[in-house]
Amino acid sequence: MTQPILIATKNEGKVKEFAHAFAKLGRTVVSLNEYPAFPDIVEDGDTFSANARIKAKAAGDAFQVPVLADDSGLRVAALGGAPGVYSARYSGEGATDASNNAKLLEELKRLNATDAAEPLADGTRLLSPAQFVCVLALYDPATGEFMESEGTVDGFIAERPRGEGGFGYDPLFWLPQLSRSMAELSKEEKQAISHRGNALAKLVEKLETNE
Ligand SMILES: O=P(O)(O)OP(=O)(O)OP(=O)(O)OC[C@H]1O[C@@H](n2cnc3c(O)ncnc32)[C@H](O)[C@@H]1O
Ligand SMILES: [Mg+2]
Repeated sequence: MTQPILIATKNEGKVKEFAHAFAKLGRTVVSLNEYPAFPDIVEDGDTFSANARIKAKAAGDAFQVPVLADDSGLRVAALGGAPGVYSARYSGEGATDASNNAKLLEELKRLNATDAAEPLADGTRLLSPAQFVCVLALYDPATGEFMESEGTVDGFIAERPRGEGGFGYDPLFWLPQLSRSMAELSKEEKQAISHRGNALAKLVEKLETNE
């Protein structure tokens, strides 16, 4: 039987998305949540790429198996690209998805940010263009080599949350092309358009062409 793919994450939202994506390729995944004794990885890189590599290498060197890691975040135009690589700890120590979303709306309201785009049908205003970014790093401890890919998706930050799906900033991320928030998409729909889905498709293609 093929081994599960080890993903160097503690984020259950990511784990569910990877489990869904890899199931279609006939593979299962396992995350660091199955290894509670494994120490927290310090993500002190300046870029998504650096942090993805730090996570993949920490777990790969410890477990001596190839490891996939995901570093991702939200770039908001009206905030000069923040929170970017700091997306997970935007609202400080002990940040949660809820506190990060609250902080994002607070900051945009403090700046009186508003976008020229048409409000939604229910009157909800769009506050700023934004982009989700995901960098995937696959590390093989046997060779010390990394394979990397990046995916993005463009949208807007809406002034109030919508939808129950996804995780993180998804309820505030409006997709004008679908007229829905990221949290209103099924796993399948999110994978088809998301930063993570795009990055994964690129990585799989690279692996297949053995680049
Ligand atoms: O480092 P790991 O253990 O993988 O888990 P994490 O949640 O800390 O993940 P990151 O360091 O990559 O930080 C990503 C941040 O961006 C948010 N984020 C990433 N992908 C997202 C997505 O698909 N939808 C909504 N928010 C997302 C997420 O909620 C975090 O706040
Ligand atoms: Mg993290």
